[in-house]
Amino acid sequence: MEKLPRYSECFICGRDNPAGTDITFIRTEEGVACEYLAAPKHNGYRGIIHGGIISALLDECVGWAVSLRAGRMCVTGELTIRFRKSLPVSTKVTVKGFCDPEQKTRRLFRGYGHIEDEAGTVYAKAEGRFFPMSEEAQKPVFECLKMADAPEKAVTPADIWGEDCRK
Ligand SMILES: CCCCCCCCCCCC(=O)SCCNC(=O)CCNC(=O)[C@H](O)C(C)(C)COP(=O)(O)OP(=O)(O)OC[C@H]1O[C@@H](n2cnc3c(N)ncnc32)[C@H](O)[C@@H]1OP(=O)(O)O
Repeated sequence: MEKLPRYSECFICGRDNPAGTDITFIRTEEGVACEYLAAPKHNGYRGIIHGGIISALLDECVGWAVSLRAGRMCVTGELTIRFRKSLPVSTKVTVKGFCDPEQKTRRLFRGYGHIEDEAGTVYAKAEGRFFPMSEEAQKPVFECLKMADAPEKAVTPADIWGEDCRK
């Protein structure tokens, strides 16, 4: 399974954001996934991870899944989260994101995801609508993206989507 690129300042995937979650996403057969060890610095109430952190993890994981399908980086237009169970600090969880295979238009992509622990307990579910950036608008993203295992190495659209990626 291939590691996806990272953006150093990003709250979720940035290796240089000390307040963030320091996540590496991987491309899976079904979509995108990452592991997250629930950290005390992400508390809302004591001992429980803040809902905003849970939302941000799902936003980026599902955002990556739809971006891989769309052939462009996408922005989130709408995101609905269902918080099913409080996520205690120190719990190791997996975040999974998917793109809806039934896409009716290339203008808007629907995606969904969830957060689960090793026992299969689901803490939160997400669904959302995502909009592909224009080629021009995504250029600054690629000025900041770096390979996960080589932080000095720049990333091109072809590294993510292949040579046949959408123009
Ligand atoms: C960095 C490294 C890692 C990269 C990792 C990659 C994953 C990144 C994950 C993080 C993503 C983020 O958080 S991004 C940050 C948060 N999001 C944003 O900043 C986006 C801000 N919003 C916008 O830019 C805009 O509102 C857009 C692009 C969403 C839509 O604007 P627009 O293009 O002008 O759309 P518009 O013409 O008004 O509408 C077109 C059609 O879409 C519908 N529509 C419009 N907006 C919405 C909406 N929010 N939700 C549902 N539907 C909508 C309209 O009803 C219409 O339907 P009809 O009438 O045609 O039927």
